[in-house]
Amino acid sequence: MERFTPVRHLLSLNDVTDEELYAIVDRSHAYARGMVPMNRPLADRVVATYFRTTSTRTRTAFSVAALRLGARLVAYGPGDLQENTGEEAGDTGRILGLMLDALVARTSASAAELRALASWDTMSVVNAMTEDEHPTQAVTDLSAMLTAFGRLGGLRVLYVGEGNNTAAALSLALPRYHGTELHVRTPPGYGLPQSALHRGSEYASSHQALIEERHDMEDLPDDVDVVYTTRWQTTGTVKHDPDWMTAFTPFRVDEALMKRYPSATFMHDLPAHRGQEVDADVLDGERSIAFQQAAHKLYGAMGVLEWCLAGLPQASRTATR
Ligand SMILES: NC(=O)OP(=O)(O)O
Repeated sequence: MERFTPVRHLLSLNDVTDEELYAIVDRSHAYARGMVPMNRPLADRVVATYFRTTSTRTRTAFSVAALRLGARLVAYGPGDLQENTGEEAGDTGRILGLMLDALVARTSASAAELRALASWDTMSVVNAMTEDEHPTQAVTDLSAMLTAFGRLGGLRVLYVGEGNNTAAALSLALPRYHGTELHVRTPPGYGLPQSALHRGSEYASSHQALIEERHDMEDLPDDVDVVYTTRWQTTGTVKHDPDWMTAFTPFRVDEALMKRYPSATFMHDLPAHRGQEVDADVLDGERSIAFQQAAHKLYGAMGVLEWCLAGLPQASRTATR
C-alpha cells in the first residue's frame, strides 16, 4: 500500500506546529465557504472510525468527511475489536495499520491508548477526544470563529465552565494567533490541566497573546468578542464530589452575563443542557452560533483528514493571523 511519509497524526495540538495548525484551520474555513474544488483527494484511501463512547457530532463529521473526500469508510463500535478481549492497543494499531490509512478514535479517557495505536506510524491516528484534550473541537471552533469574524488575530474569548478537554484544546490553539485573549473562568477544583495552561501561556507569550484563568466570576474582562461554554458533564468523565453542581452554579452563561457584553457572540461545543450550563434564551438566541459552529465539525474533520492523508497548502496569512 502506498504511504505518505512521515505519517501525520493528530493526537494533541501540542504535536503540530503553528504553520500546520494555521493550514488545517484555513482549509476547514475554505471548506465551510465552499472554496475547495471537490476533487476527492482521498480517493482509494480507507478511513476507520472507532468510538467506544457516545458521540453525535464528531463521529458523524469524520464519517461524512471521509466519504466527501472520496475515502472508503469502516466503522468500529464499542464492542467490535479484540481490545475488548485483552489484545494490546499496540498490537491492534500494528494490525490496523496494515490495512487502514487512518483511524479516528474516541477510545478511552487516556491519550496513552491512542499513542499506542499510533506507535507503528503506518496509519494516521486522530484523537476524537480524550479526557485531557479534544483537538478536533478546537479546529472546529477556530474555523467557526474565522467564519463569524473574518479573522482570528486579536479575538477576545471568555470561556466559562469546566476546564475540560474542549477548554484545554482551545488553550493550546487560540493563543497561537497574534494578539488573541483567552479569559478562562473555571470552578475551583475543575480548572484547566496545568500542562494546557502552561503550554498555552508559552504560545501566548510568543504571539503577543494572553491566556489567564481564575476560579471565580470576579474581575471579568471589560469586553469580549465571544462567550463560550461547554456541558458540565464531559463525555466519558466522572465527578467524584457528589456536590459538584454547587461549585459549577456560578459558572453559567445566562442573559445577565451576555448583557455585560452586548456585542459578543455565544458559542457552545454541544451537546447542551438548557437550564444547566446555559440558559435556553442564550443558546437559542440571536447571538448564539452554537449550531452553525456544529456544522464546522464537518469542515474541521475534512481539514484534519486531508492534512493527515494528503497534506495541505500553506494557510493564507491574512485569513489566519
Ligand atoms: N462536541 C462534541 O464532541 O460532540 P460529540 O460528543 O457529539 O461528538
